[in-house]
Amino acid sequence: MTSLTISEVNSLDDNQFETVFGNVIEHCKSAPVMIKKLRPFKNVNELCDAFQKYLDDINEEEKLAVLKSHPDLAGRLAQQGELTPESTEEQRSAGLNDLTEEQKRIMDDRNKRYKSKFGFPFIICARENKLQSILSGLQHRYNNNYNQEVETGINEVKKICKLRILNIVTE
Ligand SMILES: NC(=O)N[C@H]1NC(=O)NC1=O
Repeated sequence: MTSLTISEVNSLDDNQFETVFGNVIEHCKSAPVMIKKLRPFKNVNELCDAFQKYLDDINEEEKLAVLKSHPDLAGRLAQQGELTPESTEEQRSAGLNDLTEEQKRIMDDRNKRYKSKFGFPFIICARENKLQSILSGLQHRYNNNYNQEVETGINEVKKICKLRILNIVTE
């Protein structure tokens, strides 16, 4: 991905903006459609804040759709090489492409258990974690209630989003 300055971001045409920022929230094309209208941004932090505010302002149903659009960590899509490029890189950075069969089985069991309780996948910012913290997150967040996990999941999506934006836009 080429690096853009904030003034280049401000002068992208609408289609380019939607394409460039079309996966800073995984599979969420409607975010850049809204956010392009808020230009110009003074700096990358303002741009990040706009995406975070988008995530705060969407309704519960839309939040669930965002959560459900995320792939499992070290799950089926990862095994089949069908992750988005962003997610591939994030999962790789946490070492998830290099698990033993036993580690895969534990991850898989905990992901399934989590998803069957909450109805959406366990989401954590992989670039800020490693296997052990992901597995322990899967363990202890399972005990949270539904509303806590919707909130925690969206907060993790915000962290993922910010790091994805910082990969695109120079500070
Ligand atoms: N399930 C989940 O957390 N997925 C993600 N996390 C992350 O950092 N990238 C993802 O795709």
